[in-house]
Amino acid sequence: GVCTAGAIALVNAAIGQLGEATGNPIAYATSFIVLAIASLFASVLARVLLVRLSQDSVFALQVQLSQQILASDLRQLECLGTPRLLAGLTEDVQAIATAVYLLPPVGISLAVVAGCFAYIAWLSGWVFLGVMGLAVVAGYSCRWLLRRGRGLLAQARSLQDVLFGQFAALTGGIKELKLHARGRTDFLTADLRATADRYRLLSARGLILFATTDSWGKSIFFVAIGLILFALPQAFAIDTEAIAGFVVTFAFVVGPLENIVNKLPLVSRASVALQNLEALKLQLQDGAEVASVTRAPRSRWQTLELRAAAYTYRGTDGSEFALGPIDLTLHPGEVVFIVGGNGSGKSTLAKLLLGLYVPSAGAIYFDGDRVESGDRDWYRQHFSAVFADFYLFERLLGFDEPDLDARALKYLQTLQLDGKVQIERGRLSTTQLSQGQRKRLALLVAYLEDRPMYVFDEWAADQDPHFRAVFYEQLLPELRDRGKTVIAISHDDRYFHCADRTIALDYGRVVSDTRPARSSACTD
Ligand SMILES: Nc1ncnc2c1ncn2[C@@H]1O[C@H](COP(=O)(O)OP(=O)(O)OP(=O)(O)O)[C@@H](O)[C@H]1O
Repeated sequence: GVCTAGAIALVNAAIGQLGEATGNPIAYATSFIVLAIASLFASVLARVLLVRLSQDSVFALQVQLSQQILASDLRQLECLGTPRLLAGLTEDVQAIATAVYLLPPVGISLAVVAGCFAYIAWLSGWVFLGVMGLAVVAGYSCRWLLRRGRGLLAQARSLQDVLFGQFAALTGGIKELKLHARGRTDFLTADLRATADRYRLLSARGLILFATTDSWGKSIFFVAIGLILFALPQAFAIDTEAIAGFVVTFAFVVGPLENIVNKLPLVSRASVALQNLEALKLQLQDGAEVASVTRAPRSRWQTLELRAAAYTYRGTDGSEFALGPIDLTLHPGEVVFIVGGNGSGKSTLAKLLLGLYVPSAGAIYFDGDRVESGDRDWYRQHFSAVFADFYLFERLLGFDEPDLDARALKYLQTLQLDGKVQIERGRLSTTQLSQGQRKRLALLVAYLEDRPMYVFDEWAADQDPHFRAVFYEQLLPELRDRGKTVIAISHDDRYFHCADRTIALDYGRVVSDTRPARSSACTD
């Protein structure tokens, strides 16, 4: 900016000296070259520094947000919902990235404008004051338009969360939509198109307001040039050189000003995105847990107790589901089945036991010690689980043993997957398998983790009769014999006799806790 203002001053002075005998064109030319080179270096340096800054901040934002999601309470994440989190991680971060990336040219333009204004002030304090007066008028009138535009962009952004949910329904429900032509049309018109249309409308209205601001700002600018060209010479005795200087400066400042104004919608969008991210971060912080495992998990334990532990889901529509209060003590080396009808609270109880949900009343005691919020992450490290909606990572995460592939191969053979999947340096050759096979792979990961307690949520539901029998009659007893505690949620009443203990739930309450005599079919 300083270099550019200097160049304009030099050009003005050089024009004034043209044809004069006392002029020194070589000195002007040399100064001009020096200024041009300095301007080139300054602008390259500024861009390099600002691009680095912008990319560093995007990187930091993505990593920080991911860490916060990982450290947040599961229930808080469930309530926020995947679409909101995904929209934050992609749309908001991208909007900020775009604006931050554009900041270098805007920064340079601002510096040029400041430099030009400084030059005007040097030429004439009065003209500078006049220009500032006009700038204040322009600023206030544009502010109103910008605020409205920003409000519309904020409304459009909140629709993006809804759109993300509908995109998820589109990809997740593609099979159903393909089968159902009327349903497909209904979904497309009443849901997706309607939301996308409303988003388009709000965005367009916001952007039109920004465009109006741009044109309005420019017309004020023309007023300024007109005043200087026509009114100023009438009011004050100003020489032609100074007027030429003002006009050249104004003409020069149009480009950078336009650059700043053109970027306003993007900056506004980024500011809306930033507000969204801040709100998301605050909500994540609300549910933040102490996510650090400072001590090694216990290899031996005696008791795990739920003492009057309860958990309540509260829906936004006022509905409620209450689990508990439940009193329960688990010991090492027992196979416990949790049974009950759909919606009786089995999975909720499992999440409570796993430390994924925090009891809303009562507490969990591990070897007599109450599990507090600071211990919860450590406590969870005692469990391996295969959830009903399990997720299979393509890599075995967190293992550093050199014999991992050999150990994994052994379990691949046990689970009859060795013909389908290879594991090389902890990476699965494929996860594109049948649902039952994928669940067996999830079980393999749990086996490799070799933790003291296992939780299986309807693991056998997707297995063929042969593997179902293998699971209940061979795999579970093997785990018990290795001293593991297995908590299996099951609807397979054919195999209830394989449990050491059966806990039945109904409407969130334990209705029975029995220890049936174990059948010989289930002992190895
Ligand atoms: N994410 C959730 N948000 C709000 N309420 C929930 C949520 N998950 C479950 N519930 C409520 O909790 C109740 C118990 O659900 P849970 O998943 O624990 O049942 P379940 O016994 O495992 O059922 P199923 O045999 O069908 O898997 C449900 O009836 C439902 O009302």
